[in-house]
This record gives sequence, structure tokens and C-alpha cells, in this order.
Amino acid sequence: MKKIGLFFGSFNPIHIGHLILANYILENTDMDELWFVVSPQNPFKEKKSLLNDHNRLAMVRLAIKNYPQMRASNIEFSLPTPSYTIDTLIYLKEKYPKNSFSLIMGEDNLKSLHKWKNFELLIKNYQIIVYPRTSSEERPEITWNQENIHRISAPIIELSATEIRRMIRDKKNVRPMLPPEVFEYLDGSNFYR
Ligand SMILES: Nc1ncnc2c1ncn2[C@@H]1O[C@H](COP(=O)(O)OP(=O)(O)OP(=O)(O)O)[C@@H](O)[C@H]1O
Ligand SMILES: O=C(O)c1ccc[n+]([C@@H]2O[C@H](COP(=O)([O-])O)[C@@H](O)[C@H]2O)c1
Repeated sequence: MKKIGLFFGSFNPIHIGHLILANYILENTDMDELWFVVSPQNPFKEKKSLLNDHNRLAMVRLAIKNYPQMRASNIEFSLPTPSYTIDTLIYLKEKYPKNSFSLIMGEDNLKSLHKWKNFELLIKNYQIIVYPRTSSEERPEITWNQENIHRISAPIIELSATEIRRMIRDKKNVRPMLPPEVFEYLDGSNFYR
């Protein structure tokens, strides 16, 4: 049975914070592979500044091309929107019955997890790997079953896609924040401008 870590996100765009974390997980846990699942639409976010699904997926593919244990998944493109994680997990399990899937999640997401669709089912049936987000943030209080929650001490990279998009709009240089191929892709386009 292959162990797959699922990193869900809008990846609008993918940045080096995501990549450093993905690499840390592969190097420091028993995951065999890490899949970036590109979500067409987060149920909690506005669609306003969201780049087209295919462009976001293309950037993930470019970013991970030299990382053989990482994969980009477009599985949510054919599922209803907004993208509910539990529905995707059930579909993935049906499609790949031999794999075991774990969720990778930032501590920030843990705070609102009780508002996610069927969250009880989610924490009952899936291992959740939680990594820290900001050094100043208090650890969210969790009142529900913690058996499946595994905290890891990954490095904290204080970068956000929102900030990167803002910088692009303001014509500031974002080269160091993006994987080189993603920088080239965006630099040759008018995305986020
Ligand atoms: N710097 C980072 N380090 C680790 N995880 C991150 C980082 N930035 C975002 N994430 C996490 O990666 C997943 C996908 O991120 P997402 O595409 O939403 O990026 P973001 O930077 O949070 O985006 P936005 O600023 O547009 O909300 C989310 O679960 C998010 O919590
Ligand atoms: O399933 C839910 O109810 C749910 C609620 C909020 C967020 N999510 C998912 O969590 C992921 C985080 O996305 P984002 O936009 O922060 O990168 C994304 O895949 C969302 O679809 C899922």
C-alpha cells in the first residue's frame, strides 16, 4: 500500500513556501508521495482574484517537475464546486483503493476545520498531518478527537499567495518567492496584473 500525502489548495499561485513544506514532508515522514490537489474553488474563499484552474495546475506541474515523489492532481476539476475535501477524499479512495491517503494541513486551517463539510467523518477516517504556520500564533484549541492529528515541526515560511499577487499588481519583483519556472511563466503573461 502506497502512502500518499495530499496537499490541497488553490495554489494561486504555487510558491516556494508550498514547495519547501512538501519537500520537508517527504523527507521527514513515511509518505511515499505527495500530491498537490489543485482546488477550483475553496468553499470559504471568493473567486474574484482566482486564476483559471488550468493555469494554476500548469504552474504546479512546472514547480514540481524535478521532484519525482510529487504529483499534481486535477481530480477536483471534474467534481462539483465549491470543492469539498471530504467528497474528493471519498472519490480518491474509490479510484485508488490500494493507496492510503493523509491530509496535510496548516495550523491556520485547523482552527476552522469544524466548519468543513462532514468534518467528523474527515477526522475519524483520515490521518491529518498538521504543520505550524506563524511563530506568533497560539496553538488552536481542539476539543475533538485528536487521535488522527499528527503535528510536525516543519519550518515556517512566511509567504502568502495574496502578498505575491499584490506585489505582481504593484510591479514589484517576486522572483525569489517563486520556483524559477513559475516565475518565468508568470513573467511572460499578464496574470494578476
Ligand atoms: N507559506 C506557506 N507555508 C506553508 N503552507 C502554506 C503557505 N502558504 C499557504 N500554505 C498552505 O498551502 C495551502 C494552499 O495554499 P494557498 O494556495 O491558499 O496559498 P496561500 O498563500 O494561503 O493563498 P492566499 O494568500 O491566496 O489565501 C493552504 O492549505 C495554505 O494554508
Ligand atoms: O471541505 C470543506 O468544507 C472545505 C472548507 C474550506 C477549505 N477546504 C479546502 O481546503 C483547501 C485549502 O485551500 P486554500 O484556498 O486555502 O489553498 C482547498 O482545497 C479547499 O477546497 C475545504
